[in-house]
Amino acid sequence: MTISTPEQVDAAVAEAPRSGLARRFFSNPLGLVPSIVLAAIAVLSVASPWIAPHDPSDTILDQVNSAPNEVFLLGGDGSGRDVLSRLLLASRLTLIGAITVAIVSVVVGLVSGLLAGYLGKWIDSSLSWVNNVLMTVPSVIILVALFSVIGPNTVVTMAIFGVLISPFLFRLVRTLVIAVKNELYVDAARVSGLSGSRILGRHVLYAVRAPIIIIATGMVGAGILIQAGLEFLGLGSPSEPTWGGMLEDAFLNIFRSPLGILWPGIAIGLTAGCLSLIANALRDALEEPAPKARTKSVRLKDEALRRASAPAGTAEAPPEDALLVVSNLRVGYPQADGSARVVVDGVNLHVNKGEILGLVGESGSGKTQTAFSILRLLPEEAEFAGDVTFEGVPLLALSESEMQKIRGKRIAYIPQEPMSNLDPTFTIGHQLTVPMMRTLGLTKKEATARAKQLLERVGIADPERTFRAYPHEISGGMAQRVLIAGAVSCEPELIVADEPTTALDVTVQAEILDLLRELQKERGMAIILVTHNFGVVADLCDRVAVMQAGHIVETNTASELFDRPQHPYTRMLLSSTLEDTEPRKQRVAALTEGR
Ligand SMILES: Nc1ncnc2c1ncn2[C@@H]1O[C@H](COP(=O)(O)OP(=O)(O)OP(=O)(O)O)[C@@H](O)[C@H]1O
Repeated sequence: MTISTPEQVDAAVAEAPRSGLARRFFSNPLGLVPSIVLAAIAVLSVASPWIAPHDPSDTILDQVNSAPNEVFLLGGDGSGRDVLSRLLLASRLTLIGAITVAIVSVVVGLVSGLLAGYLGKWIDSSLSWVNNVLMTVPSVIILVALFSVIGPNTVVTMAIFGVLISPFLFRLVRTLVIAVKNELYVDAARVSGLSGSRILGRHVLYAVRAPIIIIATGMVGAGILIQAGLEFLGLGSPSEPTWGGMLEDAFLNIFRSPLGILWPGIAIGLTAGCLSLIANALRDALEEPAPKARTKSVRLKDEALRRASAPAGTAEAPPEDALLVVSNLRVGYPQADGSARVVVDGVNLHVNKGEILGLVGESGSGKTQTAFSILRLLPEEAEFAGDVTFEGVPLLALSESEMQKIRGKRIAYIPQEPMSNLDPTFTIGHQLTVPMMRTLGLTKKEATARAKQLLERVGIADPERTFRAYPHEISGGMAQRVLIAGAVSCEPELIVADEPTTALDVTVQAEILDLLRELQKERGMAIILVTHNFGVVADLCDRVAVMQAGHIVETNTASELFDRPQHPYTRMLLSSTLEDTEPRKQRVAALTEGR
């Protein structure tokens, strides 16, 4: 079957199995094997009253410190009781203690951390103070001291231990929540009228769940070890068998029955070790990037993307000396539910040397994905097919290191959000000079001089001060000028500018567009200008490609496109742009009249 449309791609991959957290976790042997072992221990502990071969309290005098034999399969302890039966029964108390530690520490640490991080102010100060005090308390000594008050009560002892170790979770949750609560999507939830508890539960808790699960699993392991340690010190229940108590008994008889210490040791080590491995596997599964089903990706790449659909719209044949030729480009994303989504579907375009090509279309039409394919900056999970040829070099076939030699030097990029594309920890000067030193082999002195010249050229009033400034010390318009200076610094032949003026106010937008036009003329560079704004196209572009739903529906010279738009979608976009913005309308009218 030839797969050529997004629907067929969906159908082709629909049978692929789900790729979720559980699948990632259990596909890791270090998650699967300890889970099976732990599940077996849990089943044995629940079933222990029925499967234990002997009463754990029955003593047989000739089995005192006996080696494994047909009556007592793992031998007898110092009082002549069956080690196997006691081991099985003891697992119940151990698991009850472990579950108690997990519940108490998670509830106390999680709730207090969420409240302190999210509500802040005096709640944060008071909860932080309490947790700081708890962290200074030596938990084992407290538990030993409390033994005289509460006696050998595993549940109460482990609940107190849960409270004593909850500050580890509190600190983690508080820090994570403080980071997450300032995210824009949390603000959006707030302004949409969601209650604080709903935002905490749905947005904040969800975002911080991974480290919480991992730490909680580790705490259960710590609980088992502490419980065994206390029992080993004689602070366990004398009426019930415990692993720590068995360890103590075996230790007292180590010279008479050296093997005795092995069984409770294995039980404690195995359970704590399994929990530790599960925590690691959980971390790996939770931190793995967006779900990616391997079989599905191969299918998508080989069958669907390679057999791209016939391009829609008017694709003109590229001239032989075109700088960049994009042929039949397709980009798709495997979805978690097994389907696949093709977001760029058979795109054909070319850019001539020294030409400005506008790539226009409404939001989500695939402009950025097309631009990122040219730069090979698509996310890891993206699948792509087709050809992108830059001066005869097939970019999609290059290795990442080969691409690095082209990116920045021969094809530069100007992003949409200038501020978030500058690293706040380095000065502007550092961020401009380092790429020039690397790419052009300049010395620091040469790169510094060149950076200052470029800052002056892009219209920055005080290049010396800006060179030394950090990104937060300059305005958005200046930051975009800095990024333009960086983009042209290595004399690229092509610049991909992704909505370079969207984040700026109207007057700055016009200045930046003027600057781009001047630099392009001065240096003879080609530009792919990604925009949804026909006014910007009218201001700058020689030719325009119009994108709709992943397809190029029309490509034409700017004047032809404004005079005689062919495709209904272009006409619709054009009319809405001209109606929307009067100044742009005048500019476009002036431009088209002049042609
Ligand atoms: N990492 C991703 N995984 C899945 N889908 C994605 C991913 N990145 C982008 N898309 C989808 O690809 C489609 C095209 O996105 P693209 O960013 O290219 O649109 P655009 O035309 O540049 O829009 P805008 O003008 O809003 O930036 C969108 O529907 C988007 O949801």
